[in-house]
Amino acid sequence: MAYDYDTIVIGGGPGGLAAAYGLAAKQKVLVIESDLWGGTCPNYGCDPKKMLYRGVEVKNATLRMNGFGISGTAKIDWPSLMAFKRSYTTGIPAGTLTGLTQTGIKTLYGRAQLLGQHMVKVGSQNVTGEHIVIATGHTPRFPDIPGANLLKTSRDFLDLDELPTSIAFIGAGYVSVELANIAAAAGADVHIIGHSDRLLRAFPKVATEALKQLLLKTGIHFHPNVELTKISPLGTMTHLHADRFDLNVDMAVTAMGRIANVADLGLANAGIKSDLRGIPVDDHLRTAVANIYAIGDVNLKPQPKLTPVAGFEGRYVAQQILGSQEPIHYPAIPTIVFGPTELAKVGVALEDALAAPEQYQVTHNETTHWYTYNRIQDPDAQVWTIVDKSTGKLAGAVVLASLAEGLINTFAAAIDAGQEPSDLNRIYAYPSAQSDLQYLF
Ligand SMILES: Cc1cc2nc3c(=O)[nH]c(=O)nc-3n(C[C@H](O)[C@H](O)[C@H](O)COP(=O)(O)OP(=O)(O)OC[C@H]3O[C@@H](n4cnc5c(N)ncnc54)[C@H](O)[C@@H]3O)c2cc1C
Ligand SMILES: NC(=O)c1ccc[n+]([C@@H]2O[C@H](COP(=O)([O-])OP(=O)(O)OC[C@H]3O[C@@H](n4cnc5c(N)ncnc54)[C@H](O)[C@@H]3O)[C@@H](O)[C@H]2O)c1
Repeated sequence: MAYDYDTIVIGGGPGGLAAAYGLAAKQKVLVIESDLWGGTCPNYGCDPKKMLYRGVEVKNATLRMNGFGISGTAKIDWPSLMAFKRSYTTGIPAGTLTGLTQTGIKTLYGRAQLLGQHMVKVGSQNVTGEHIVIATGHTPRFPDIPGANLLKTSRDFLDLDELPTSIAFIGAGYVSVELANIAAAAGADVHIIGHSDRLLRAFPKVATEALKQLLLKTGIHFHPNVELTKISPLGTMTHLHADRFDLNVDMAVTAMGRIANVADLGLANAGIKSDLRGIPVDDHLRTAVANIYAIGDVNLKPQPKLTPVAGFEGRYVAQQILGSQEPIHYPAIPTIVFGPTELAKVGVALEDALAAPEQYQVTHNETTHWYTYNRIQDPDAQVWTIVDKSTGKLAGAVVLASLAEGLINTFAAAIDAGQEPSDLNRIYAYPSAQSDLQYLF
């Protein structure tokens, strides 16, 4: 049978784009997008978040250098910081579309729905493809309580013209910590409502407890063990209610995880079962139907749902479609949260390593004395390293410090290369946070 396209990619985010570009030289490819070309990360996720975070970095750096050559404080001007963010995000959709077109990749704008194993409907148009890649991502989860429709999302927060006087974030994970920290630094009265006493479950408790103290120092209120039961309007404000808990805020944001974008995708028409956690795939990222793949946030793989993971899976799936038979093998995946300081981890989980002392050697290093952390006056810097005793190789690391982003990437590369701690003692650009790694081992 002749198909309109060799491969149809549904979703123009980091996963779908990586798949499309990986195929473009050899195949006739179509990408379908129903919202902003480029997807979550560059439009209303990682990238705009970190543009706003730059304001926090500058403010914190100024504060820390008070008395060391810098006087006064830096103040965040929200509308102007937002204009800085928009100077980046405004061009993303058109730039993405131009890039696709110039590469010879066909595009369709509209909501895609599967009509069968090879057919996709977009508006009134039906298109066929030999292979289909589903890369539709995630969307914020809302609580199933009265008034949930009053809640805003991270996307709303990341495009606010004016900063509300008071904001509550419901949930205590990545989105909540990062956005609460930005809002507090910019001068809002900020509340984090957790349904347990833990922040950031994906990270080790010893580090998240330290981060919690830093968040509290910024003036953020943390309300643990609150299960909201009702949300209602109160004039221009939003009233949040739970058993023995009431709070009025100007804006309340749902940050209690994200669900797979599978509604209305017509998966059942193609014989694929799924739920809101994601689409099940095998170790070739194939769904239950051999010619249909699911990549990035929308699949049910246990790997963290992050932009570089979606891109890795997109590049991998392109190779599968072009004939490779290799099952997917993920490298070490570093993850990082940008809060009052940076918290990053990679490799074996610290808590698993501490629970298996016969297998792992865990070393905790207070690193405020490192040349770099003294130079930038970071009073909270610490690093944990995990070594596999049977091989002597580095197995994991946690960094709670400024500049963690560079260090965790270095640890990830060392783990991938099967290096021992002493291998980290090499020639780095000097002086830098990496050149301070010599003090670790
Ligand atoms: C606030 C926030 C901050 C984040 N920060 C980071 C970070 O710092 N680092 C990091 O690594 N990750 C971060 N992430 C996660 C990152 O954004 C995602 O992991 C990444 O975007 C996933 O890529 P994807 O291609 O799988 O999905 P997406 O980027 O979500 O792209 C999916 C696309 O599919 C489209 N789509 C959905 N359904 C259909 C349909 N039926 N038809 C056509 N198109 C459809 C959507 O409109 C969307 O454009 C953040 C996420 C959020 C929300
Ligand atoms: N820096 C980054 O890499 C980054 C930043 C933002 C988002 N992300 C990605 O986006 C995903 C989603 O982020 P997120 O913060 O929405 O999710 P998350 O999974 O990180 O955190 C969800 C939080 O909601 C809480 N929660 C769950 N059910 C709840 C309920 N009924 N009531 C109140 N709280 C409840 C959880 O306890 C948890 O604290 C992340 O897992 C990550 O993959 C990554």
